[in-house]
Amino acid sequence: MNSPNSSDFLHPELFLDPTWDALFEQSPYPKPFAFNEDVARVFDNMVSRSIPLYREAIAAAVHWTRAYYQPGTRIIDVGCSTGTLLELLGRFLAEPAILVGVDNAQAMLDKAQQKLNTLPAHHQVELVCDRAEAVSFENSSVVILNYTLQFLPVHHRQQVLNAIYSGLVPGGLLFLSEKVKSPYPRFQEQLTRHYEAFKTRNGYAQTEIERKKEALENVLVPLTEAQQIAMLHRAGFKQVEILSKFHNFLTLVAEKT
Ligand SMILES: C[S@@+](CC[C@H](N)C(=O)[O-])C[C@H]1O[C@@H](n2cnc3c(N)ncnc32)[C@H](O)[C@@H]1O
Ligand SMILES: O=C(O)C(=O)C[C@]1(C(=O)O)C=C[C@@H](O)C=C1
Repeated sequence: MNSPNSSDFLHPELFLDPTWDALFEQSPYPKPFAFNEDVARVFDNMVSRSIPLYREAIAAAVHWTRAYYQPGTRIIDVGCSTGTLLELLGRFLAEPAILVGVDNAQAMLDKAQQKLNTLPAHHQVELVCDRAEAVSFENSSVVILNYTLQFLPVHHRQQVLNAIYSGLVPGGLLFLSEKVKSPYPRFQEQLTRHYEAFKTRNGYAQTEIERKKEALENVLVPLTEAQQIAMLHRAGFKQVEILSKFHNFLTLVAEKT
């Protein structure tokens, strides 16, 4: 494991396209929600206004990747979207690395490609347009799965976690962020209200919030934190640590010991 130095604790600026997300202001609005060209165009603004602690989660993923990366292995970002994390990793990883971004939406990968063109040449970057369910994680020391498992059919998720565990080298790390739900209805109601107030503060009108909620129904299916952790244990991860949970968004790490 690499030892930390002072630059580990810097708070880096993310490379985010500022194009404003007004997708759900319009009628007809996109339903069901899909990662198409319209979403890709505004995705950076959408994600950073819609996920609490988004910037902190990305910065934390860089910190943990630097600590767990083993030279000669791969770093895989599953559901890499527009490449924001890979770009930051490329800037902050001193050693040459193989950075693999997987996403099944070509529109997202096209945006990622533009962002990653600015990276130092010593890294090898591969963008793979495929489903997480079809990917091999062999010879990886870090796999990042940020806000992506939640979009897979529930019955596919265990198999993907199993494949990640099996592909990680010993000492490897899974960095996972997910939207989760409370098993207790009153808590879930309050979490949702508090989350929607967060979106309001970030400039979304109530109609936009309601329309997106409708579009995401049966597309983004959250599990509970306990279900999520049970799946990790079933996959083989014995050590799991929660890094943050705010409103209904969870970030954790799991190590293959
Ligand atoms: C909310 S975004 C992820 C955000 C990104 N990780 C970040 O931190 O900026 C979810 C991404 O997962 C991708 N996705 C959804 N289902 C997928 C699947 N089955 N396989 C691969 N990618 C998938 C979508 O195209 C989308 O880009
Ligand atoms: O749950 C919501 O209402 C969201 O907007 C969350 C969420 C996500 O977690 O991925 C949904 C779609 C977009 O990718 C950005 C944010």
